[in-house]
Amino acid sequence: MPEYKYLSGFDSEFASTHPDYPNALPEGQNSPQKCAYGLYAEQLSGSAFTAPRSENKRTWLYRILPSVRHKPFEPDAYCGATFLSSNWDEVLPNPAQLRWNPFEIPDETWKTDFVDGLSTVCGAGDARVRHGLAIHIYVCNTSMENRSFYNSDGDFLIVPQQGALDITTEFGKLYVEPNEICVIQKGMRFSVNVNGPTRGYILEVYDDHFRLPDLGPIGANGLANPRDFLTPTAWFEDRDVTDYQIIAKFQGVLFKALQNHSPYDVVAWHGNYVPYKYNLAKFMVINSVSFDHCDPSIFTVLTCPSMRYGTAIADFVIFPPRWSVQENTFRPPYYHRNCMSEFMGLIFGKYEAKEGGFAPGGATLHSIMTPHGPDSECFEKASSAKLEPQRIADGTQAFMFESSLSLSLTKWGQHICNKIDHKYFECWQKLKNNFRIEN
Ligand SMILES: O=C(O)Cc1cc(O)ccc1O
Ligand SMILES: [Fe+2]
Repeated sequence: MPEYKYLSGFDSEFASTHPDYPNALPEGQNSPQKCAYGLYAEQLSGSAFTAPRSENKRTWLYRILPSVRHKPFEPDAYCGATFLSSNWDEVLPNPAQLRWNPFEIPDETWKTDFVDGLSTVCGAGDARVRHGLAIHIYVCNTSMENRSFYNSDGDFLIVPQQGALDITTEFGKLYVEPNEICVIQKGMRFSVNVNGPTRGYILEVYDDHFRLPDLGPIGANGLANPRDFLTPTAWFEDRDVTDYQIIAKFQGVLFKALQNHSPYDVVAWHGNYVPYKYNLAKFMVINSVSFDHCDPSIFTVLTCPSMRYGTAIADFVIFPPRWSVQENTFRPPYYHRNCMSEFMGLIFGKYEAKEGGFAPGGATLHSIMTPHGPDSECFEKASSAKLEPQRIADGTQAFMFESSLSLSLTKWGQHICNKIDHKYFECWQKLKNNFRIEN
């Protein structure tokens, strides 16, 4: 594992300078007439200039060449990621309970990098009006070579499931392993190196940036703590390359432009608009210590709020290892119908409500008002289990992207991936009518 240095904190004002160029960050101003070492100053804005201070996000980059020094975007779309989509009218709406078997990672003879291995499962909204989300799967087996990606449409929350991602960004390097996540926000250029078969999930939000949920009566500490979020430190290369590819996702479509210099040429930067990673094992779990099953919102790691008070475009929720101690309680998730969409993935282990059938690298989708809950085996077991303190989910990490939007499947999600488990409904069919007159 590479020993990268990180800065700790969430939503902080950071500054990082490559140690060999200690004067690269101007003092007391952002745009001197001449920057040290002949660098260019460039601002990357993550919010409107006029956004209130609490929401304002920007970073100043001090780089060897400004990002604008690239050749024109090619007029035709870049077609490497065949099944990346933002067209939510590809198939008929589908209210079914859906489960996908693990998504296929191409074998090594079909070299695929992170960009070409992006496929969209479902989503809603429109990046043009900056409202909505998309859920993608990435599968790859090859590093991105002389190629950098950025997204004009939204922020990527990346959940590795198999294989580590060694990510180079304009801000420095991030090494992200399964059970860690990272967020790469709008406009930030990055390249992904991998070692062997690699797979994971991406939640892309168009509306806003991710933030930590408020803690209310929990108090000042708990859930994901700000200091456990890690941001890279300045790293750069001064490397001329013929035909370095910049791939941009713009209005849901990929475009390619060439340039002759590596974009990872930032010697120093400062600001509060940064990529970051977080280790899910650091999540401080809160739960009921008396009775009943808490709603899964207590496990929210990050949230992207909507304009509707208290309602998320998307929450990123995990189901971490924990103690279960509730008395006189059916402890697994309850049966329910939700006014939100629930997309779930499994990083490793077994999800408590469905020990069979939901495999790591697969997924489920329970759409708005589509009933769901524990399978019949889980119900039988949990209704008669001895209620002693019990460890739940050791060696397991399931997660949920929960959204207030109604999600549409793509053709890939519904048909082409060929992973839908058409027998999913059977897991509830053995639930018995236990009704009786006497208790
Ligand atoms: O459906 C699911 O498995 C996710 C979920 C878990 C839980 O503990 C409570 C509600 C819920 O939607
Ligand atoms: Fe649910």
